[in-house]
Amino acid sequence: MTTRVAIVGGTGKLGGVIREVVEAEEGYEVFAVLGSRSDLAELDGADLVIDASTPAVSIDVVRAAIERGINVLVGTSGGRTSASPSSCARGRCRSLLPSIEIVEAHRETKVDSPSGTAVRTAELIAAAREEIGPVQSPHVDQRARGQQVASVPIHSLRRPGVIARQETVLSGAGESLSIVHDTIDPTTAYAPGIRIAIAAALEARGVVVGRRRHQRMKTRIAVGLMTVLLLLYIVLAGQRSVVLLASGDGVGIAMGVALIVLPLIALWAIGRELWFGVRAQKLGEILDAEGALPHEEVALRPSGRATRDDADALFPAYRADVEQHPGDWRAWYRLGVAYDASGDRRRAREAVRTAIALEKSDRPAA
Ligand SMILES: NC(=O)C1=CN([C@@H]2O[C@H](COP(=O)(O)OP(=O)(O)OC[C@H]3O[C@@H](n4cnc5c(N)ncnc54)[C@H](O)[C@@H]3O)[C@@H](O)[C@H]2O)C=CC1
Ligand SMILES: O=C(O)C1=N[C@H](C(=O)O)C[C@H](O)C1
Repeated sequence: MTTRVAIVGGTGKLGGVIREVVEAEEGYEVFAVLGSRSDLAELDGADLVIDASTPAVSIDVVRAAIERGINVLVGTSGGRTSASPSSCARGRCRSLLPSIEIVEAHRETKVDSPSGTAVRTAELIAAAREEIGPVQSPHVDQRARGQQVASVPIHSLRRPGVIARQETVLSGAGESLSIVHDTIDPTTAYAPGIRIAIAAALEARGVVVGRRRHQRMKTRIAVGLMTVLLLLYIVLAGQRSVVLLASGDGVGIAMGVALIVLPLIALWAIGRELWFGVRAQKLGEILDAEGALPHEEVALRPSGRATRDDADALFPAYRADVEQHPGDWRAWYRLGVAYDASGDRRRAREAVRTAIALEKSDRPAA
């Protein structure tokens, strides 16, 4: 089946690159190209919408696609849904180099500042530094010191002749580290990412920023509903148990106690699971932002789990890491991910529980 792609902003620079990629990609066809004079009704009949327009228009494009039940991939920067690659998200250098600033340069006609890439980089830096606090940027009253995003100052230059350039400067006492990304040829630079994104966008459910998923809402609603129902049950069972406890009969009293104790145990177990889920997710996000999650390519079974051979091949390195650094929550978390990949949920949970406990004990007392 051919995927019919509608490109909003398809007459622009990025849109032109996207058109070339879609036309060349097997299984895809350019179904519609929308520009500033087009009507969003032209999206009707598309299987995938790609937005490469302007920040002012982007949100309407997303709404129009959602209303039609069409998945939408947003390349436009400057809105809350922008997703761009980052040049620096590693947490490893964070404590040694406490001052971090971003300098980005784009063409003079770019309408959004700071660039979406710079904003995303700042957010990822802040996420990676969560445990040690914001970067050193004490200037809150000097506009020339840049716009602070998640405490990271961003300086935007708009210059003729520049395509896209970002420098992330990390500085410490007597040293500095610069990470520079330059776009030299947009077509060759962006095409591989566009290919990955259009394939992922067709499969995506919910909102996905970059390659990370943000689909927790449904789970939260289900857990919230369960907790409300359980609380209701506890109130009703509590009333019943008061009657039984007051009956003076031995069996009645035992039933009254059970009626109130058992749901309380269930509530405690749900709370414990919820806490586990929240912390496991948080630690996973920290490692992801640091680029420190296991990244080996493994063959997957239809269930989405790694094949036994590939999963077994992963273990020695992660187990050895834990043996060498038994107090390092990151090593334990990675071992948990390796267990999970092999389908050993019990050991995966044990390892992640250890990681959560170690991370908690690492945190400075409030
Ligand atoms: N995520 C990434 O890695 C990248 C993102 N971008 C972003 O993509 C966006 C587009 O950039 P360029 O192609 O360089 O800009 P451009 O100015 O060349 O193209 C903008 C396009 O939007 C269209 N447009 C404007 N108003 C419209 C409306 N009301 N309805 C439909 N279409 C409308 C224009 O006709 C034009 O085709 C920018 O936000 C830019 O920052 C660009 C390159 C890479
Ligand atoms: O040309 C642009 O506009 C670009 N914008 C992106 C952003 O805002 O992050 C980055 C891209 O490399 C070029």
